[in-house]
Amino acid sequence: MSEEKKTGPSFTEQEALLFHAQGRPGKLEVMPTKPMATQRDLSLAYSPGVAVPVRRIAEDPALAFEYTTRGNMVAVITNGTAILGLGNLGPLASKPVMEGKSVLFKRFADVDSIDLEVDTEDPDAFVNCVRFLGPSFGGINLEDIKAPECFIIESRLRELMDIPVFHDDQHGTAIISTAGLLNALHLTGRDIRTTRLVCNGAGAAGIACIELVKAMGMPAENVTLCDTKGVVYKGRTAGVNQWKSAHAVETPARSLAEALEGADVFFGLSAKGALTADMLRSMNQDPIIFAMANPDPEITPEEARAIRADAIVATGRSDYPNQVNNVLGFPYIFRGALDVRATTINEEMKIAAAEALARLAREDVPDEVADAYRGQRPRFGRNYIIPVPFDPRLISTIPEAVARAAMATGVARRPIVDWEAYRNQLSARRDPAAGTLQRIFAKVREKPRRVVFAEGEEEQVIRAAASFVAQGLGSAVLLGRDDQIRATAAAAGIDLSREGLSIQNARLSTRTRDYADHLYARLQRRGFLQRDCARMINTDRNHFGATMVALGDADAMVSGVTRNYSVVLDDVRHVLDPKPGQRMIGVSIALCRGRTVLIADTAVHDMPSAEELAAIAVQAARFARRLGYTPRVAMLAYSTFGHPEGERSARLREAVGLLDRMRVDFEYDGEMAADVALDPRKMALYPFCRLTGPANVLIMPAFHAASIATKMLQELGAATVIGPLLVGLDKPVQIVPLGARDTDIVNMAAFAAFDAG
Ligand SMILES: NC(=O)C1=CN([C@@H]2O[C@H](COP(=O)(O)OP(=O)(O)OC[C@H]3O[C@@H](n4cnc5c(N)ncnc54)[C@H](OP(=O)(O)O)[C@@H]3O)[C@@H](O)[C@H]2O)C=CC1
Ligand SMILES: CC(=O)C(=O)O
Ligand SMILES: [Mg+2]
Repeated sequence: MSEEKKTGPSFTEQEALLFHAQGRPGKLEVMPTKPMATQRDLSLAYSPGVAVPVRRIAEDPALAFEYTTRGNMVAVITNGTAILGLGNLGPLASKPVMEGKSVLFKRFADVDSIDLEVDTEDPDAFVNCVRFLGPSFGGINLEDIKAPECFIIESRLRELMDIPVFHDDQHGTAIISTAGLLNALHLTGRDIRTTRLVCNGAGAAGIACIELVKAMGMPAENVTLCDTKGVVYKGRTAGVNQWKSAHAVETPARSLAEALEGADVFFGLSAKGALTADMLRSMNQDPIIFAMANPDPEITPEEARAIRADAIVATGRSDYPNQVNNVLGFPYIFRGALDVRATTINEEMKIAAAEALARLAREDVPDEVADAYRGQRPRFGRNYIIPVPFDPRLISTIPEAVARAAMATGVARRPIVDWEAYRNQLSARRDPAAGTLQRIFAKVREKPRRVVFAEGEEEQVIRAAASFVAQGLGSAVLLGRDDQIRATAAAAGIDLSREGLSIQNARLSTRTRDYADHLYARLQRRGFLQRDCARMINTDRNHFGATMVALGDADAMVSGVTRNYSVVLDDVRHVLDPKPGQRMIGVSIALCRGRTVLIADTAVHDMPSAEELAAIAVQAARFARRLGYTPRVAMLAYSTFGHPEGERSARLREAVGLLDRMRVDFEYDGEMAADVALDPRKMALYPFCRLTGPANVLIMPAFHAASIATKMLQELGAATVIGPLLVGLDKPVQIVPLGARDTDIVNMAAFAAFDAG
């Protein structure tokens, strides 16, 4: 992150709509956590069994945290009067943002959350609606409610409710911007007591931000607040209210431009484009510019840099360095508050979060964290004043700081005793799915590759290729007829003009002759004539694309949308071999309920022998390492360590013996049943088992078992399954499932590019 770099927006409007519409409309669903399969389940979950916890909770309300979702459930509540910086567009239009906030709660901090859009602008009616919802939730996150109503609403609800009520746009934003500011002051050698700040935007976010900055030590007279009418000066009567007046200062400045002359810091919590070039020019040296309006900042970093190379610039967006956005706060602040069952989120907890966040940015970035930064290792400095939302350290540091502050200030109803256990619990809450893909994407962006999308005439393939390029993952070659691809793209509204996106028609290629020769050299002793090979290259895009990769005209290929997996695999194997000394296998990555397991072989070996099973284990463990996991390999069977006896299990046992002799450098054991491999309690029944924890690489006894198991996981277990990924091929090709959607194709293309090294 040494230089100013903008990579987005990496999507089109149509993609944003499709993202929300595809599959189940919207971004979240509710999943039961208890079985509901039998008459007994039903009688426990519902009448009559449910009466037992009902009576207990009636006697002791604290037990609601033990027997219901309350302790981990936060409501994101709005009336849609200040949706991002888009203004008052009403509660219904705000729903995508609120669903998004709920998903972020879950994704980043494993807090369950539901969005509630309340159809009233009347603060009394709003308060009355929300105040009675206390029993349902462990916390209330108010969102995108405009000032000044938000101040009234929040303070009334805080008085009325005994759970944390937190207006994210006020305090979340204040915490993050203060954290960023502390670091920016440090970098520019400033003292908060002598720094002069101008805040444009005197609404929810603006007022809360300057309140926290003042609480951290900036003198009130050093802070000038502006709104649409200019400076909030002492004596102004137009467009003010008690919250603005509380920050009015004696100053001759009347406009934002006048206020900014010689100022050190600009906080933008207003609207797109509010900071002009002339205003920026007039600021003090090393100006600190936090242009935080969403989705478009008060000034873009490119514009700001062009005018003031000495500026430290932050925005609310994820596609520039220094993202000052409340997403860095609310998931973790609520996590900490919920974990100690805090009655409120007080000033001390906010300051603790801000300081912890500021500290984190100053620390060295360890290896496993560098991936969250697109493979770069940022150093505390002008383009890295605050961690990014994907930084995995956030979950283990911010909630702890908040929980400790809650305990120190006496608002924790359930203090934490074992901090180490708590930290481990926090780390385990991270969603591994995003971690895995994020890591792959980061590595691919480091070294963008040229990927062939073989079925280039298919709409979802064109969309995937465009998205692959737009996300900075590399360049894409669509195979197919130019006019056909352009017509499909035009009808679907996909922009093909982006640099790095090209079309290649096999029939018109100057390379067909070379490709056919290459294929013939490989296949002439396998019953193919030169003309067979020429036809395959001319008419079959899998052969053409794979040969492009084989001869170095591209780095990787993705195919499979229109053909069966095995057909594509056969095509590819005409052209490519396994890496020398390696075995080609299929590995599926299953992400389910916070766990990631690799399953092999899910594509190639039908009924592997003991030797083949051992080789599959070696290959799968190697792949697990490449993905950043420490492999713990279980050789799966229907039996566990010899019971019950059977020929199918014997092969697995034999494979373990072979691995022993090979002296491999990873953990493995078996044969064992899947539940023993995955459940530590069951594994503990076999104290001699050599795995140090639940297995994360599962070697299946046969292809049919692997295929059935992964598909059942996907359909019944609601697991996300990526793959089968082809591993061990000399040049990278990935095959997507028949009919795959654009996102799956992009993921597989990224894996192919990743495999290109
Ligand atoms: N990066 C982040 O994490 C966050 C960013 N924000 C951004 O902050 C902005 C404000 O949000 P919020 O406080 O919730 O909204 P509010 O509706 O509560 O307040 C908006 C404030 O902005 C002022 N304003 C609007 N346009 C201008 C302008 N061109 N020049 C000066 N002042 C202007 C309004 O002035 P007046 O009072 O005169 O009407 C009002 O004081 C939004 O763009 C939002 O996206 C908000 C929260 C988090
Ligand atoms: C980020 C956010 O909450 C906002 O812009 O409103
Ligand atoms: Mg908001």
